[in-house]
Amino acid sequence: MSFDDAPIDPVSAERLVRGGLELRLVDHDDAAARDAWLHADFRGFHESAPSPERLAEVRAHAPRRRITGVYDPAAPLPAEPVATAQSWVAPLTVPGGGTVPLWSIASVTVAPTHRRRGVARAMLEAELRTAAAEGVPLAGLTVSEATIYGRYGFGAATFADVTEIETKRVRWSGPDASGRVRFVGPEQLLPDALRIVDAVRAFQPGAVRYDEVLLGRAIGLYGDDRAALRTVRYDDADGVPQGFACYRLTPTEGDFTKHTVTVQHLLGATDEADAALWRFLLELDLVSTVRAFERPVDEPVNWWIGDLRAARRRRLDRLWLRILDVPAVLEARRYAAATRLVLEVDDPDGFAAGRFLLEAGADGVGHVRSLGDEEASAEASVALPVTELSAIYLGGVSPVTMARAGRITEGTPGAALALERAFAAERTPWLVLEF
Ligand SMILES: CC(=O)SCCNC(=O)CCNC(=O)[C@H](O)C(C)(C)COP(=O)(O)OP(=O)(O)OC[C@H]1O[C@@H](n2cnc3c(N)ncnc32)[C@H](O)[C@@H]1OP(=O)(O)O
Repeated sequence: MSFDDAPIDPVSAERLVRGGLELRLVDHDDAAARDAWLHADFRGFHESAPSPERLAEVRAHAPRRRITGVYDPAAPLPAEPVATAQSWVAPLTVPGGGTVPLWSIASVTVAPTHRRRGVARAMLEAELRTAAAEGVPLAGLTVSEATIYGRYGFGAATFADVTEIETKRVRWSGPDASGRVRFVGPEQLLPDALRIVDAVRAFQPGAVRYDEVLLGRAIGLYGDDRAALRTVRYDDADGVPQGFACYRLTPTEGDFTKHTVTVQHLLGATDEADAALWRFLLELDLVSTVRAFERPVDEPVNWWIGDLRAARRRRLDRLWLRILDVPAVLEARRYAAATRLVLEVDDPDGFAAGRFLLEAGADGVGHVRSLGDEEASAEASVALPVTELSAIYLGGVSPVTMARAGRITEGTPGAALALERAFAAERTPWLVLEF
């Protein structure tokens, strides 16, 4: 189903009109309107103005999205929006391997000339109301600053590490892979990379479907990275591609033996593929540091390098989620322990507010029933804002820690621990590829 043309939210449109501004959909096929929108988007993130060639390249390789802009008819450049956003719906893998449609939001910018007068709030609220009106139960985004989105009910649900390894200290102690690592061109890699990403997505909670255009950009098929990126593929003993890595090398001035490898992506459908690719990168000659971005927080590499302190990791929040429909998202995932719990959810914007009885059996299947205001329940209960429920939803944030932090209130002693046991995921959630 396509949501690209879902109508503009009338509440936000009306609020912006009162400030002399217009909220509009941008037609994907209107090149001039999209170029003007891209100019605003680039400026919003402090990037240089895109050249005509860059605009043509981005237009040619951009997935179809629901693009919105806020326009100021009184501005000297009225065709260029003063605020931008884009959204699309993609499946998010949840614990147990099922998926939930995710209203994914990106490119939220407001021009410095129009900031702090409620334009971003109007756009974000419009996105959430539109998603809910279209029946999409969950919204998600990655953030530029961790202070912006909590006020709209988003909570950080997945994390990733920037990992830096001193290669001169590494003594490989991981598995000896039975397959081969090979150099491949990005054109050759793309179909295999798509299969590998999909294979990982099937078992990895927190993964969001990544379309072909974005994956092509990620592996250097087009975009600025093309010349600098090296791409390798891991083929298992039967010759089946099971993983890939994309990296670039930077020399250290004055010492040719100390290049830094920056790993853009390293993704294996099997642990053996991950191990083989890590080993390949860590054993490159003339290299002293391997720095890898967006790594899963529970990957085994620390136990493959023979010296735990050769690796330094810095953790960052990645996917922020915002639940819009509590029963729909809770019933889509599986539970690690049988449970009967009442969740009292506070949501100032109304979408997710209510009291919900969650019952999960030993088979992991959950059933959710909304309780009436007066309906008594003898079950253990927790009270929590929608931000916290969204944060713990994938099992990557501890309800016990949230209770200790005062963000979740136990109605019954031990209820946070029961929630933690039920919400545990088979793997720590990981977004896999950032959007
Ligand atoms: C999913 C994504 O795309 S993430 C990318 C976000 N975009 C950027 O970082 C680009 C640079 N920044 C911007 O373009 C703008 O400053 C934005 C989009 C972050 C905010 O736009 P504005 O129109 O100024 O925000 P608006 O006036 O609607 O403020 C809404 C609320 O957010 C708060 N807020 C706005 N910007 C920030 C910020 N950078 N940090 C913390 N709080 C903020 C405001 O104080 C206000 O709070 P309140 O409603 O609780 O009083």
